[in-house]
Amino acid sequence: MSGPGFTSPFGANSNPFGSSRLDTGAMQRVAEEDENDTVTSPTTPSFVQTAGYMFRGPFGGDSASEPQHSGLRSPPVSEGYPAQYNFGRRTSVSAESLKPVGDSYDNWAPPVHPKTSEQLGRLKQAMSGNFLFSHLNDVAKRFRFMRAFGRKKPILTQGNSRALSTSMSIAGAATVISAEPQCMLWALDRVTFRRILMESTFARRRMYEGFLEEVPLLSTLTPYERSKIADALESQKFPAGHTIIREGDPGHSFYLLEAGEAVAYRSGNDTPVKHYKKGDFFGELALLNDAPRAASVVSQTEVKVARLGKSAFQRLLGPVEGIMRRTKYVGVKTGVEEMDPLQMS
Ligand SMILES: Nc1ncnc2c1ncn2[C@@H]1O[C@@H]2COP(=O)(O)O[C@H]2[C@H]1O
Repeated sequence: MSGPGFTSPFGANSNPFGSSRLDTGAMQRVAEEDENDTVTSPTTPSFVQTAGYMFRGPFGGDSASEPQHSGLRSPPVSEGYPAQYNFGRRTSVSAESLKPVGDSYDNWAPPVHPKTSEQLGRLKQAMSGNFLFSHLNDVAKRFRFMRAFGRKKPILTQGNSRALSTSMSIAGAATVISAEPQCMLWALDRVTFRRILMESTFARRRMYEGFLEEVPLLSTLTPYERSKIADALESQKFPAGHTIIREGDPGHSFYLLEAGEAVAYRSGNDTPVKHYKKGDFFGELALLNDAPRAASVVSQTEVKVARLGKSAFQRLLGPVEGIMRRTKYVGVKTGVEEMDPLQMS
C-alpha cells in the first residue's frame, strides 16, 4: 500500500495483516466488490470523513464508476488516530454471503422457477457439459433456478452484464446481441449464479478430497496442498481396452487412477511392464523430462482417471517431484540417477 506522501507505519509495501498481496487473484477482487462502501466503519463517525481520501491505489476503491460524494472526500480528521492511520483503506467489506448451501446456518434459498418436462428436456440438451451444473445429478434440480424469458436485442449491454462483471471483476465487459429476431434465454440471477459457482467448487473438492487422501504419492502433502490439486483435477472415464496414453506422443497430462485397472506396455514387448490400480499414478515422465511418452497405458477394465494438466502438474506437484523421480522403470532414466552420487560410480 503506497501513495503520494504516504508512509506506512508497517514499512514500505507491507501489509499489517500478514500478506503483502491483497490485491491479487479474482476471488479477492470479487470479495471486495461493493459499489457504495465509502464508509470504512459504520460505527465510527469520523471514519465517514477519512473514507476514500487521498489514495487511488488498489485499496482506495476509487474506481471511475464509484459514486463521488463530495462530502466524504474532505481531509481526514486525525483526532484519535495515529497520523495517516488507515486512510483510504476499507476496513469492512460487505457482499452477498458465499457460503455453500449445505451450511445449516445459512438461510439463503434459491428462487425456484418450475418447468415443464419439455422445457427441462431442452435445457438439459442445451446445457449438457456445462461445468456449473455438472455436480448436480438430478436434471430437475440442476435447472430449477433458471428463469425463462424471451427478449429482443440487446441481451446484455455494457454496464448491465452483472453476472459477468461480478464473477470476473470486469465492469460491463461486453454487449451481447441476439442474432435472431426472437431469442429465448434462460437466466440465473446474480446471487444464484455465484452460489452455484461456489457450490460446484466445493462439490468438486469434496469429491476428490477422500480419494486424494488415499493416493500414496500425495500422502506427504498438507490438506491445503491436496485441496489445490483437487481444484485442478478433471475426471475422465474410459471403457476397457482404451489407450489412455500412447508411447511416442507428446505429454500434456498427468493421471491418477480413481477406479478400475490399467497396464503399461512398451513397444516390442507384449507383456505389460506395469499394472495400475486405484490410487496409482502414471504419465509423469513426459512432463518431468519434457520427453515423448515412454510407454503406452491401456485400461484393462472400465476406468476412471483424474487428469491434471501440465501447468497444474508443474505448479502443484513440486513437493512430490523427488518421489516421482525415484520411481524405477525398466530401461528409463528418470533424472535422479545424475544427481545420486551412489549411482554415479
Ligand atoms: N517401463 C516403463 N517405462 C516407461 N514408462 C512407464 C513404464 N512403466 C510405466 N510407465 C508409465 O507410462 C507412462 C507413459 O507416459 P510418460 O512417459 O509420461 O510416463 C510413463 C510412466 O508413468
